[in-house]
Amino acid sequence: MEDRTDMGRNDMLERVDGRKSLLHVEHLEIGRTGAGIAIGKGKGSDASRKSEANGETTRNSGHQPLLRDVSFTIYPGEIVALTGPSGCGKSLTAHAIAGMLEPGIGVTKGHIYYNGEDIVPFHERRWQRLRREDIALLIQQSLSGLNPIRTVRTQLTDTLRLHGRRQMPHVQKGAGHANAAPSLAAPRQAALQGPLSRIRQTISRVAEMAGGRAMQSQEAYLHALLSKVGFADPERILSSYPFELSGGMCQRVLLAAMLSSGPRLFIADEPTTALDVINRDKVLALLQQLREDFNLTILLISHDRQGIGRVADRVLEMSPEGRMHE
Ligand SMILES: Nc1ncnc2c1ncn2[C@@H]1O[C@H](COP(=O)(O)OP(=O)(O)OP(=O)(O)O)[C@@H](O)[C@H]1O
Repeated sequence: MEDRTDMGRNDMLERVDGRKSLLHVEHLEIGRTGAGIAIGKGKGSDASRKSEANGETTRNSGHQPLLRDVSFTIYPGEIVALTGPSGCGKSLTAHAIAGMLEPGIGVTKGHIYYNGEDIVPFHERRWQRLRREDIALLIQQSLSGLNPIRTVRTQLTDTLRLHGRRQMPHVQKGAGHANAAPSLAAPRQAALQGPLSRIRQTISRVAEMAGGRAMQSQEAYLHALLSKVGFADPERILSSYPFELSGGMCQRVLLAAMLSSGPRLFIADEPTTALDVINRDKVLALLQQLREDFNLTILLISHDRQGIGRVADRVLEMSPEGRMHE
């Protein structure tokens, strides 16, 4: 593996061959910050997080860091596997990249550059935007995120609405305007009644058709998405409830949900843990395919060395003390 430990920051962000990194983690340390600890500024505030990130102050509340000095770089289009013994800090690293560390746990030192920008000091709203548009994190507990009493169609449609990025236009709203004619004086209103109502009817019809088209294109998008994650009969899956599907199928529905927002960086934390060997192989092969289809960069966290050896371009190994250099 290439040793970049003594390269400067600029070298790390931009390789000699000119390829810019998508993600560059630099001397990351994560620790218990303690609930409510504030260093002269509000807890979690932009300023206090920035000062931590710059190494000016740390909010480590006297405990040993949970991981320290983790540095690695990922370039666009790569599948990079992150592995290491249980408890070394793989999941914490993934959560830190997605801005989803639990309260009381925080980045106490180091930087996370996404697309050249240090995202550690981001405030919650920017993190939300990043998660909506750029970084998707599939975690071990995600499967429980599928609602057992709602169909896959309803849940995927909700996800599309939430992410907004590929949301179909709200033409129904526009239809409302057709009925919101400005109020006119009574005689003129009577005189215009005929033409106005004809215009209203026409606009309503157009809006209805457009609404239908939006629905159709949303349906087409959901079908295409489910085909991409390997379902031969997307309609059956869309009409199913999660309890009618196998674990492997639910996993692929989740993948579809996460991909629907069009992320650039997809982090999958142990995506195959709960699966049997056949489904495990399917999911790994699928990740490779999705990289091509969706132009994804993938950080794959896994204990399954055999599996990651087959799909990853590079394997990063964390030490038991939570340290790592490439
Ligand atoms: N919310 C938390 N509060 C306190 N300690 C935590 C928290 N989350 C994780 N840790 C600790 O941080 C360390 C790293 O945990 P992490 O889950 O990142 O390990 P991991 O490498 O992903 O392990 P595994 O492979 O078993 O999932 C562990 O010692 C864990 O106990």
